[in-house]
Amino acid sequence: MSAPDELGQDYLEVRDLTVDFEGFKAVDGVDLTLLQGRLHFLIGPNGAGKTTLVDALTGLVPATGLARYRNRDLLTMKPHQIVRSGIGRTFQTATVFEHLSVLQNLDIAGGVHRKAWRLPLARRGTPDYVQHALETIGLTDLRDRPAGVLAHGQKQWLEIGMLLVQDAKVMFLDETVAGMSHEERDATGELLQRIGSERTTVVIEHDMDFVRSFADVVTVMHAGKVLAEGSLAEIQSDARVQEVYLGRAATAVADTVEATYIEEGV
Ligand SMILES: Nc1ncnc2c1ncn2[C@@H]1O[C@H](COP(=O)(O)OP(=O)(O)OP(=O)(O)O)[C@@H](O)[C@H]1O
Repeated sequence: MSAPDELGQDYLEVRDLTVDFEGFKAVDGVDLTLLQGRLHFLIGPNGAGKTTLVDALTGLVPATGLARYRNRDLLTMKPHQIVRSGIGRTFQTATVFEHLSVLQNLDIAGGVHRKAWRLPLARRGTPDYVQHALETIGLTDLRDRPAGVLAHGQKQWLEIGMLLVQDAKVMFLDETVAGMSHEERDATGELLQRIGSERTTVVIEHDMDFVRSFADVVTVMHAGKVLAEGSLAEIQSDARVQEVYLGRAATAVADTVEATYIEEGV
């Protein structure tokens, strides 16, 4: 297989990534190659290390190993440098400014790439890239409403819009569809497919219906390590994955395994 850059694709290469919390390895020697244009899903039981992995790649916790993006190692960079290099993320809890309008939230997020003296210029009108983001996330009609009145799903879409105006080329989304209705969840998946062709998208997710509908590649983490990677069908048939999830009656991935197998295993 050709190297990712020979294909003209953007990618993030993670090698031997380790996060050590005073002797406890929350992330333990993780290798990942994340390619532009694919929806990567990161799944695994609670405590598997998914969020810590993303924390490490966005500069929020120190890590060892390598995270190469456009010939720079993210692990050597500060969080604001990582954002400016095109890496963006959302958090499990929406982090929009509730008292500011949708438009103001986007304007502030877009300020990441503007010099301080140019910030006031944005108030003279809606910049094209903000308008475009509003349309993409479907919130044009709500642009002047305070973000606090948005429905749960709409807040998550606003957060995705904030990544768009930051021009994030790599997007990490942490449990974006948690608490969404079926309609919101499907709309979110379709949004990610639309914007994902030009980006590298990694979604941490427990909602297996969502994974089943939209994942191109699934990585299963367990105890800080990558347990398996592949299509959902490949993951489902992996004996180690079944072993980790079976017996955890309430966990999400159990329902990805054939029903008969679940009945026998639990
Ligand atoms: N700052 C920290 N110091 C010590 N241990 C931590 C710290 N942050 C996370 N951990 C531990 O690291 C492990 C991985 O946690 P993490 O939140 O990354 O898991 P996760 O896979 O994202 O789980 P969930 O699906 O519940 O969000 C857990 O055992 C957690 O308690």
